[in-house]
Amino acid sequence: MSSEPLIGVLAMQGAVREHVAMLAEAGARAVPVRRAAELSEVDGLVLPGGESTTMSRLLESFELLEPLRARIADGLPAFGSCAGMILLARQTLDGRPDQQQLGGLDVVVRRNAFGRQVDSFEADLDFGGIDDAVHAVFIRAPWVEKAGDGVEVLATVSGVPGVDTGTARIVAVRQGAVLATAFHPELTPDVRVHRLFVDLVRKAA
Ligand SMILES: NC(=O)CC[C@H](N)C(=O)O
Repeated sequence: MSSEPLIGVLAMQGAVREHVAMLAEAGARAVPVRRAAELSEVDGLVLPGGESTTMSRLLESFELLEPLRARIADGLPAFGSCAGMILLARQTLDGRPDQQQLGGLDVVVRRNAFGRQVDSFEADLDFGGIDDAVHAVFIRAPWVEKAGDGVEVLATVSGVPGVDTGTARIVAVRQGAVLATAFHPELTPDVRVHRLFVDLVRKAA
């Protein structure tokens, strides 16, 4: 692989263009991925936010679900934000019956976890491997309810008004070359989370 890895952005839904732009800024070549042939070319894949049940249905109709599961099982580096995190999880709580999981992350996530009280909020987070606080935008976000032994917790949030304010909730994790955030780094100008992912992709090569 050249020093500029080729990273796909799953282009079913969500902020595809924003992810492509941030990956380019973070030192990768970035392309949208809609077809299995495109998936087979990439060194890593970003799964954007959106609506996880819709995305899993679209994955089925684009015949990408099984190829994507297979590549992830085979060690493809992946970065899921929000709905992308939900898709990468082993299990989803409060999901819909037809919700598909791609696996890759040994976590149980709770969908729309911050609840009806708060749809969207922003917070400054300490983030493992990144020096200064990351400003995080949450939109109907999940949290990680349970993380397996092999999962590194990178960030938590607490004190969200209207939510059970005392408990620190896990909102960013890494397991090997699979990274996930409950928030949307592509919606701020801060490229550091994407750079972390590009580094994971380089190391996995
Ligand atoms: N911003 C998002 O990706 C929201 C995720 C959405 N609540 C879901 O369940 O998939």
